[in-house]
Amino acid sequence: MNMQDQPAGTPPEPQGGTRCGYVAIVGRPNVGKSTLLNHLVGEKIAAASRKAQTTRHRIRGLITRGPDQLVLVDTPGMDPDAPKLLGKVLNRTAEAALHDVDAVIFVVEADRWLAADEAMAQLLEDCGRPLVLVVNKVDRLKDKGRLLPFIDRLRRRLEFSEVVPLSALKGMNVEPLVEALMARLPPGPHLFPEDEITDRPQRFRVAEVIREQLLERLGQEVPYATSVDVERWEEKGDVVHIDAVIWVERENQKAIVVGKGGRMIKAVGMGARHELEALLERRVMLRLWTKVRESWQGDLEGIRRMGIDVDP
Ligand SMILES: Nc1nc2c(ncn2[C@@H]2O[C@H](COP(=O)(O)OP(=O)(O)OP(=O)(O)O)[C@@H](O)[C@H]2O)c(=O)[nH]1
Repeated sequence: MNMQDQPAGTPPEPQGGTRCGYVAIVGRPNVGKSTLLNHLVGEKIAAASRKAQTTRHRIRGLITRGPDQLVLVDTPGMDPDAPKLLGKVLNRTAEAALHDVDAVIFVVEADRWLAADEAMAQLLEDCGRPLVLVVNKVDRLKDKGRLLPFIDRLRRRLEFSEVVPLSALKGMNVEPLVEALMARLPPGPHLFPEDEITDRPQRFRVAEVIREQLLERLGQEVPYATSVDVERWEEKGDVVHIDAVIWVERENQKAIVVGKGGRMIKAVGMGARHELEALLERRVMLRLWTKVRESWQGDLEGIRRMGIDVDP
């Protein structure tokens, strides 16, 4: 059938009985969105760390099972008080991610409801999408009796099509979430080949591994002003040679990243290489540099140059 034969307003026919849909993962910083995405997809594709605001990209993870394909969209943490332009861009990206999806996973922490969760709830009130509530970190809950009253409270606040308490970190009760999401997929052709887990190039995943190492080792010392670019990727025999630049905003941050006698950057490099060899299933030669690019967080062009999605 060509376009002219198709009556206006007719939804597309399901193709070969397959189903496919987009699901956004939203929630305030640090609730465990990246950890959940990684667990769902089974490989590390988004930086997960103890620090807030580590996610800057709209990352898609894929789960394909037989006729069903779920396209997961990770969103940056919502931070209403983000002082700089980068924070605003992150919030806008999160809002934009709510449109054009078939369902939204709202991640909260068990028995912990902060002002930022409430801000997120307000945003979700009018999103008009089926909402699946994920109550994460149940492993941390000492008094399990508090879980049901907490869920009841949230049910009074928003309408959920499904509520799934789980632990993304321990992988507890994640399967019922996948099943609930799969059951809601609309008919349609698959958007990605079934053996793919993300549409982001491997270089991006490598940069995320390096950035995660940095965030883990540096604690609060270098705030989210760090960014990583993979500048060289060369495969020689069974070894991958990777050169990457760690961008910071100021000279004093560079000194912190390099560390005394280069100790910090060496430790970051070793930790990252270890993870990358597991990820790429090959030997990795990794060289890291630190460079200063001043105040890039304050300028939209700079943010785009760093490869971060900026919606027009
Ligand atoms: N105990 C426990 N910790 C968890 C669980 N899920 C995530 N965490 C931890 O919570 C912290 C934040 O996790 P992330 O996955 O980076 O959180 P996020 O929501 O993606 O954070 P942003 O990128 O800042 O929005 C990390 O230290 C995780 O290890 C869980 O189920 N149980």
